[in-house]
Amino acid sequence: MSTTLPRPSRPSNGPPTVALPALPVGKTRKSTGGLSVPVTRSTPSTPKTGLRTPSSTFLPPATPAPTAALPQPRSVSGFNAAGKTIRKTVSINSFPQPPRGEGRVTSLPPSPLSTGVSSRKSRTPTTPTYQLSSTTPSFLNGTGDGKSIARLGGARNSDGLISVSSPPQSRSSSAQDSYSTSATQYEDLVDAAQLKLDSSTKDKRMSKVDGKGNVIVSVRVRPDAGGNEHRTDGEWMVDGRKSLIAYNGKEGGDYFYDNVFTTHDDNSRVYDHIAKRLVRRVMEGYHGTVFAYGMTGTGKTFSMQGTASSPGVIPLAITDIFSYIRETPSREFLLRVSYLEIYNERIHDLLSMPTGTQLGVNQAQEEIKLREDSKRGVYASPLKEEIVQSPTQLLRVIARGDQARRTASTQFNARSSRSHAVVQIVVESRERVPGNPAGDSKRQGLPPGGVRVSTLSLIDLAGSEKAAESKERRQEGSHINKSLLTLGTVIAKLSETKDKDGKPADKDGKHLPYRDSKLTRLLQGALSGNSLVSILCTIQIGSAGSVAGANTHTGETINTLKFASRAKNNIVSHAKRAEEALGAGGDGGARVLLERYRMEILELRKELDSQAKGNTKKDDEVEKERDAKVELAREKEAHHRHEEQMLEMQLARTALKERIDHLNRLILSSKSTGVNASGSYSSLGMNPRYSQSSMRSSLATSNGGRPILERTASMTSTSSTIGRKSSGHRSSGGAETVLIADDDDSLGEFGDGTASLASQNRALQADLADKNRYIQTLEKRLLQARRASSSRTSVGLASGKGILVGEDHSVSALIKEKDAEITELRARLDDKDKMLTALRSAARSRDNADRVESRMDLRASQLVDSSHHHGSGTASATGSPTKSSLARQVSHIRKRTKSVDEMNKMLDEMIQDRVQTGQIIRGNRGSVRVATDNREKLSSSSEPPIQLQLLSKQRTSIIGPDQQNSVALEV
Ligand SMILES: Nc1ncnc2c1ncn2[C@@H]1O[C@H](COP(=O)(O)OP(=O)(O)OP(=O)(O)O)[C@@H](O)[C@H]1O
Repeated sequence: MSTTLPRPSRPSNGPPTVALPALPVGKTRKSTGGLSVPVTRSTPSTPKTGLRTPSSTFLPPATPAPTAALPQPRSVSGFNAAGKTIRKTVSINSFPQPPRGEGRVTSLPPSPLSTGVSSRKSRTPTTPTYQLSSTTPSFLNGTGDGKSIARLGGARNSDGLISVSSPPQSRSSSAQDSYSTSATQYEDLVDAAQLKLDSSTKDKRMSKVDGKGNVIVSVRVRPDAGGNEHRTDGEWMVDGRKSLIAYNGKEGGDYFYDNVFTTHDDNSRVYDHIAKRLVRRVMEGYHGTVFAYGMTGTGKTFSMQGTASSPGVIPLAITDIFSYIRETPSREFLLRVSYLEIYNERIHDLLSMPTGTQLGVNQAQEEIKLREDSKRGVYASPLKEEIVQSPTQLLRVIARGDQARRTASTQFNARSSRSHAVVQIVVESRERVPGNPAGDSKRQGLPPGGVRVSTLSLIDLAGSEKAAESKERRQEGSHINKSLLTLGTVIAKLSETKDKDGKPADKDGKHLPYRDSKLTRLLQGALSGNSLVSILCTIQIGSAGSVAGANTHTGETINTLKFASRAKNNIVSHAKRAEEALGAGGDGGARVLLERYRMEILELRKELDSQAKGNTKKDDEVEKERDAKVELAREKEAHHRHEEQMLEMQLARTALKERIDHLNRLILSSKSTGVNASGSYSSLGMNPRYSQSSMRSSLATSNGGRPILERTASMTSTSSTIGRKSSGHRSSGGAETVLIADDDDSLGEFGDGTASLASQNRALQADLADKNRYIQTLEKRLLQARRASSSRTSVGLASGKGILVGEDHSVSALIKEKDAEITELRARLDDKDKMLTALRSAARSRDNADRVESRMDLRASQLVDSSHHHGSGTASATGSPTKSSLARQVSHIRKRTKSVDEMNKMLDEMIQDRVQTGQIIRGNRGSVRVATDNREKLSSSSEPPIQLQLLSKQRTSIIGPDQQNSVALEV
């Protein structure tokens, strides 16, 4: 047997896809028991002259032209006269494609499967004389949803599912140009006039259906290998149009079938007439069985599988299955396929076996048993089922099974199938309408209605064989023959009789021997009426080159024809559309994958949704967490910035506070110095008043207010800048007393000169140290501020948020301000240093002057005392030249002191002038410094700074210019 898998190909104007027409019921010929007795042949035309043919021109040419008289040539694909599409060409290669609705495609690309179909179709007659058969209803228009109509006007139901009842046996008796098989004729028996039949009429009619229309029996004649088919012994006549095979010899007679295919009919035509509509019905929910029966080598496998150039029933059925799916968008389908063989009465799973298994090599495989289920009927288990999604995939699966099938060479077939092979395609389908509001919770989201499960069984039986050479062949043959015999027996005994249990029984009420063979057991459902059945019997009418061969063939052929007749007459099908299964149980349960998968999909979707929700929640949480982190970081950064700002402010405040404290301390010191009776001195330059007195007060110490200088009455004027050492002797002049009283506010005017200077020195040094500390503090804080600023700037840069320009400006402004302040302080310090130096120098000069003065006083007093001591007469008499000279000296000194006061006054005035002219600046702390503008001028000019001038003048005024050198020397 050839296992070549035909390439998927379909004619461009392939078989019609309209509803399967009603299968023809048995002809009106009589059946004589189990044997189909040929009807009386009225016109055996050419008896005993070889194969009889209706006429020499009876057999149609290979590609006959369409008859012009045909009103609706079947070769015309596309739209019929009524404008309805009637045919659609399908190619395996075209799968999968989106559904195209009900319309028929007329311009599909040519397919390799199209070979010969065109010619075949063109010669299909559509004799308009066919009428609706009211007596031979068919299942396909009875229990199905087809409409029982006859072709009167050529109209066709728009849904394409119209089928008509089986034609009467008295269909066109004209042999001329009559090449139609019964099925072919029905295809065109679609008549709008019959649409008048209302459904009730149809139902009544269909209630009488005997179910025979659900069984199609066809006979195919294989061409003789020797090419001498036309010159057989003349006992045979094959009339394809009449579906007649007439044998003129012994046990001769006319055999009518639903279809008779001559040697010229190809596989496509055979498929169209024996299986096409059955396949469609299977897709609609009916069980269907097609099997090929016949002697070995007569073309069973050729018909079922075909070749690459001429695909057989199986590949064409697969094509149509997917075509139907494509054209039915309202339903969803699931296909699963199994492939088994019955070899020597054992069942083997061809999809579980390794490919290339040789005959006789037993593969270890779990024994497959036949089981029976109320819903599934008889089925093999365990059996591998593969889910297929495309025709190519399905063909591949079947090809794999073919490879595993046992074949061997026999007398009549070099590659003979030694087993019965059963391809089962299970079709699950369900409405695609979404939503199920009233459904139970478990089925929420599932479409309404259940899953429809139907099975298409495509069976290639092993060939019966009379003679076998080898023991192995004989053993195989005996099993094959036994099973075929049982099949024949069962079919022969089939009747509508039921036993007491309601099971099919023979006419005598006995059980049918289904269990006598695995084959009949497996076919039980189909044979007992649950399935649409199409039987293709293959014969070969030829001598095969030898008389013995011819005799063998004749005997086998007659046996086959008798088998076919029995099948036609006895098998009654009451096939019904499979119930739609819901939930668990039988076919409606675990085996209904569509339901199971849908449920699983729903479950998974729910899971996915919940996961997605969970993920969304998690995402939200993560996002919130991230936001919180970002916010926290921002807050931290802001906090950090705030802290820095606070620190800076704190620094600034601290600096200011210190400064304020310092100023306050100074002010208090100054005031306390001014009001303090103890006459304590403050440091220089802190008195806001820069008058002469302020100059004096600026000399106040800052050492805790401890009285450094004892204020005493002084002989010098109150305007003395620096408190000079009191002579320790109180002056006795009233004016001096006033002066002293007035000088309460003045600073140490008459304090101890030496102590005063030392105190001043200490005060100045303390002040200097104070300033230095202050400067250090400021510098430290400035450094800190700079660091903070730079770190913040770098943070700002690192975080990519830009440089904080505004803050930098403020910081730089602050820095500048601090710098300016430092500069100012330094300048002030410089001034003070200089003043200190000047004061020291002045102090030394004054000390010298004091010493000189005290010496002179001493001398003067000594002189006065001595003059008094020597007698007044002497002194007065002589006029005492010494006394008078001393008096002159004292008066001279006093004059000089007076002139110093005047100088001081002048100096004050001068300073005041300078302040007014802006040459010097009087600071807040009472200091005096040269204006910045003038500083350069001053430094560049030869004129000494004002303070130096002042001190220089003071010194000059105190000791006189002429004594400077000597004073300096004394120091
Ligand atoms: N109608 C036909 N046209 C052309 N060749 C055919 C036809 N029928 C059969 N053959 C050829 O005859 C040979 C035998 O056919 P096939 O193997 O199909 O017979 P079979 O009935 O399956 O035999 P077996 O029962 O032994 O398996 C094959 O080479 C096949 O190509």
